Amino acid sequence: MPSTVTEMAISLWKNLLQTTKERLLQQRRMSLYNGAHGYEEELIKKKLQQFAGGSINLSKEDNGIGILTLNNPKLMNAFTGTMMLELQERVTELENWKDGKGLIIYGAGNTFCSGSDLNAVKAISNSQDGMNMCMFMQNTLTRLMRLPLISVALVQGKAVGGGAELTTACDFRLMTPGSEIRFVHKHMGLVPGWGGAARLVGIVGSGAALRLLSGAARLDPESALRLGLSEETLSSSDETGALEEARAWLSGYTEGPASVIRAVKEVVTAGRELPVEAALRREKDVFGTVWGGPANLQALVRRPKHK
Ligand SMILES: CCC(=O)SCCNC(=O)CCNC(=O)[C@H](O)C(C)(C)COP(=O)(O)OP(=O)(O)OC[C@H]1O[C@@H](n2cnc3c(N)ncnc32)[C@H](O)[C@@H]1OP(=O)(O)O
Repeated sequence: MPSTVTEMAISLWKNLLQTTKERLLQQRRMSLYNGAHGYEEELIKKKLQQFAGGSINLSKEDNGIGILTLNNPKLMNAFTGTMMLELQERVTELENWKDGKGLIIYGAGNTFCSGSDLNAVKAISNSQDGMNMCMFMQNTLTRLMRLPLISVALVQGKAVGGGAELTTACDFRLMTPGSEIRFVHKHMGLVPGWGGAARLVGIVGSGAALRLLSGAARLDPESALRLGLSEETLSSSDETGALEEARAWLSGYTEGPASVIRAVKEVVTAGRELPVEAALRREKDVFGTVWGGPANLQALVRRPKHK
């Protein structure tokens, strides 16, 4: 039990901080869709379970960078039903990773992802299953985007359809020579449904997004760079070299204490998603988690000059 007024104030402050951190975590995990939207999660999970194959693997490195691998190279890393389910599980794992600072998503076998597995798509081509799958993937990719990790899609080979959409759920895209991003949905008689259109507009603006979706244009690294869809064209095309380059690129932004890097991502997510007043309030809450924290106090002692 705290005895002095100072101890009571500190204890109160710690409780408040803990409550704020828990509230921030809840806000990140909040799903877009629930039963009130006609979303039947258990039903779609059972359906997706029937279309097995491939995997989504996660390794967490000591430097705070997670590597998420889309692993179904026989089908150009197309998303089977079980891969959609595994993606949700890996996102939950990442939400609980307190030391994480960055994330690289890439595809096995030198290619990114060819969207949803067309065999599964054919089997769930009725409207109830389609809507449920769409809401399932939007929920998962929104949670992925809101992770307090700086995320990068490493695009080798092809990112097609849902694969192109997945790249937009990352903060940044890096492309290797000869790779391409292509929203082919129009040729499938579709529009993006995994949140790719809304996010694409946010990244490249509505005019460019309209051109990319209505033209189903093939975007090479140079065009993607010009549009601001890609940050950089890497020099390596092979998996090991490209991953090494992506790690080096990302470490330029993830160096430093996890609490601060995660807070940076939180305030940017707020600015990206919320109306300005709500974003300012969220920024205030996040600021409260770092102000007077260990990194802040150490910096005050060091008094670094930012020349
Ligand atoms: C969210 C909604 C969506 O995602 S709609 C978009 C769905 N995706 C597609 O329509 C992509 C269809 N695939 C393709 O256009 C080509 O396979 C792409 C990705 C361009 C790759 O071409 P290429 O490098 O020549 O390889 P390939 O065609 O020989 O493919 C190798 C094997 O993989 C298969 N594959 C590829 N993509 C998928 C997919 N999405 N679903 C199921 N299977 C797929 C190919 O059929 C091929 O298999 P196989 O060797 O013929 O048995």
